[in-house]
Amino acid sequence: MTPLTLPAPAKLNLFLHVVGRRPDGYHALQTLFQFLDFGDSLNFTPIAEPKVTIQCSQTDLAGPNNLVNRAVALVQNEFPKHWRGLRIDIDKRLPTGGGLGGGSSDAATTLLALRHFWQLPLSMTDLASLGLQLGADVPVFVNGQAAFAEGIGEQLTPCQPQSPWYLVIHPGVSVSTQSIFQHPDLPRASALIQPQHWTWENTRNDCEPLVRQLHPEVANALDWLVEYAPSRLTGTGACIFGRFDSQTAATDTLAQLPAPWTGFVARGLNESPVCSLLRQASTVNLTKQY
Ligand SMILES: C[C@](O)(CO)[C@H](O)COP(=O)(O)OP(=O)(O)OC[C@H]1O[C@@H](n2ccc(N)nc2=O)[C@H](O)[C@@H]1O
Ligand SMILES: Nc1ncnc2c1ncn2[C@@H]1O[C@H](COP(=O)(O)OP(=O)(O)OP(=O)(O)O)[C@@H](O)[C@H]1O
Repeated sequence: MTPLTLPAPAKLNLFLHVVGRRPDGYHALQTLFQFLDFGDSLNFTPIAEPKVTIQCSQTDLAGPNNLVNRAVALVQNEFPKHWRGLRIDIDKRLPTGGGLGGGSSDAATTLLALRHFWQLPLSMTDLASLGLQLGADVPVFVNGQAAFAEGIGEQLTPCQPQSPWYLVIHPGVSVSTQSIFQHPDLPRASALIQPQHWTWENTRNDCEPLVRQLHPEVANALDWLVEYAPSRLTGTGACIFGRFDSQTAATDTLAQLPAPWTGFVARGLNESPVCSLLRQASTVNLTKQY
């Protein structure tokens, strides 16, 4: 098989409601996932030696704890006779602890690529379940469709939200998802909503008040961005996003971004580019094989 370079797109949580807490400590959520046409990039090259080597452009993420390494180990363990020599190069662009799901997306792109290269006898549903072992955000990236999510984020109902332009700002701090979900002040009792009834106005990110309080830089960035566009925290932060009607409006606002914040402009996508690229590349039709 020929080498493949595949994207690992970012996600936004267009809203995030915490509706309960399970006995195992995980939180029951209602959230709306949409992808961005911006993210990390992974190159997969088949090699003759029977080993998998993984390089990461961000050296502090290299090693066995990288979710890409963990995805490979999981598959090697589940399918000891299927795996073959492979080199994986990860080009990180997404900030760590940014709420953009970078690590989860890298893991999902890896699972999809391993299924392709090693011809794993796994349906997409099985692959998403395998991904859930790596993190609550992995299944939506494996599934590859914008979705209303429930459970801990793995019960997915595909949907087609509008695809505006977004300005995503990184306020320069990293937020640990675990620290937010473990915090006593996180509200955990939002009322359930019907997916079809969601609007920007009747939803919010329940983590936002707490993240504002713990990370004043996030609060400052939100107060700045809301002057230009409807704005919100994604995931547990630290990134925030504003919705714009045009690329120009988003880019013009980015040009005024105060230092030291950084940002990028991206379009909302309702289909992950990984899935369409793999469909093109593959002799295996990923959606119809099973
Ligand atoms: C905040 C979101 O990004 C929203 O999409 C996700 O819920 C987080 O997904 P993730 O980073 O893949 O999360 P995991 O790696 O599974 O878990 C990270 C930490 O968040 C907590 N966690 C995660 C998801 C969830 N529904 N409830 C939780 O309480 C877990 O207990 C864990 O301590
Ligand atoms: N390939 C990877 N890219 C980024 N982080 C990774 C990766 N592998 C493991 N991690 C670890 O995962 C943690 C958070 O990763 P990530 O950047 O995906 O968080 P996030 O963007 O806040 O995601 P989420 O929205 O899912 O909470 C960090 O502690 C990081 O060390």
